[in-house]
Amino acid sequence: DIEPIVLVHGGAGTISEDRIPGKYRGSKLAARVGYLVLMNNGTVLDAVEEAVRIMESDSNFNAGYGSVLNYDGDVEMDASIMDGATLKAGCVAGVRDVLHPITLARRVMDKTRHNFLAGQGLVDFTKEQGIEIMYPPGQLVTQYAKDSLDRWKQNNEKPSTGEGGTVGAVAIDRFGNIAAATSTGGLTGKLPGRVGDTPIIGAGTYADNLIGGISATGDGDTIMKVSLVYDILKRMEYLGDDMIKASEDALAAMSGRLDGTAGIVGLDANGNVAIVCNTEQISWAYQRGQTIAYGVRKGEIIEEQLSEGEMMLDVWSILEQLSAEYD
Ligand SMILES: NC(=O)C[C@H](N)C(=O)O
Repeated sequence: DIEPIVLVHGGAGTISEDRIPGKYRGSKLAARVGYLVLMNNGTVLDAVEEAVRIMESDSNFNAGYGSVLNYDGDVEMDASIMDGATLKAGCVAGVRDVLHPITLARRVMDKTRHNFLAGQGLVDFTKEQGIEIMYPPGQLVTQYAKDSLDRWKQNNEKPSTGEGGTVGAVAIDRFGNIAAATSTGGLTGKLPGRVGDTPIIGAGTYADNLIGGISATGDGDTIMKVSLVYDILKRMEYLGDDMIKASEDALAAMSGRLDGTAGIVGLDANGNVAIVCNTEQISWAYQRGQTIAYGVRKGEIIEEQLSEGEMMLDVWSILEQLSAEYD
């Protein structure tokens, strides 16, 4: 039997000290909610979807509410989800005014015969599925994101990825089923219509029960040129490397040839954890059994042990807090 685990990330880049407590809190909560779903007969797909939804609701992350803004000051989001048992995938790009793009991606996977929807067809599909398109538009825009766009414009529009803040999750159950999911607002100041690595299978997200599952974050325009997460998984398959070595090598190869850095979180087919970045930092958390581990700073691993009762109660009380904050 494999030990189930839910592993999440909240973006890679340079995360300022004042943003770190929010990253800890949100990523821990996401891992714990995902784990709770898995322990209550949810599938690995349910676990990664719910974990990502938590971070999409949380303005500390660049996904859903609190997404970064494109050049015109609008939120445009990308997301994808993949099932490692069947290799089924769901992907969406350029999503506007939808709180949970990851759920839309899941619906594309479950309810259509395709992998990827975009444009007017995606808007029609969203309505058909009864998923709310918020009206009036612009409700996902936060003051923090507006200030970041202003700062970026004053700073001569350098293509800095800042703190990233993209979110993702990977889960494995005791049978070795793996799923991965990623959701993002992309990059501050991106051109309207720009699509990054996040919704592209093999670039930002991949899951295959036979090898492992990975979610990436970082400079998407670079990540997609090297199909980063697929490169990592194929290094493992063809070279027999473990996921940490494969990730370090793939990131070094990418950044050696191209401008841009990235980070990944992943689980191999045995549930071994990989958290690797060549950015300054990466926000991550996981729950395995009663252990919750998390970090942001380089090399940082904070571990907490949860009692069984605490494990449940605490999650629900934090969830209540979060929804109160959002209302
Ligand atoms: N913050 C991020 O990770 C951005 C995302 N990878 C993108 O390029 O769209």
